[in-house]
Amino acid sequence: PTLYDRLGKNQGISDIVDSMLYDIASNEKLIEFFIETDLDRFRTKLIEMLCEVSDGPCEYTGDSMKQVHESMAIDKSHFDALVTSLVAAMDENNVEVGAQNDLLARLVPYYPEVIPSN
Ligand code: HEM
Repeated sequence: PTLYDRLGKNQGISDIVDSMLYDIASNEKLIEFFIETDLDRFRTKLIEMLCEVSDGPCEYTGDSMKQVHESMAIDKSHFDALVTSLVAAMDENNVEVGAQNDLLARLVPYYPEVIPSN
């Protein structure tokens, strides 16, 4: 099975993203970044990206990670907070730990694009 299958396909990934959105809304460290965000768009684009990155049948149609995040002054603590939120969302949706770790490993390469390097 692909990682996409192990995450529960489109339904599983949508559920993970919805759990994350709930968590972000009540997370003091993260909410400030999303105050002006179109959450419908964010939800759709993040589902697409997680589907593509896990070898699912999707193509990401959003903006480049660098473009989207570079003006936000995101630091390591914000990145870690989002990862914590993602792990909690995967736990909540009964994703096995192996699949959780595989997804996290595939997101690591985005780190330099999301954190401004100066
Ligand atoms: C691996 C790490 C990350 C990935 C894969 C990721 C992915 C994405 C994606 C796919 C979008 C939608 C882009 C679009 O609308 O075209 C987005 C937007 C956004 N991301 Fe991230 N992100 C990451 C890290 C972070 C972090 C650490 C923060 C802040 C704590 C953050 C804050 C945001 C915000 C606020 C938006 C919405 C921007 C807007 O309002 O237009 N992201 N991200």
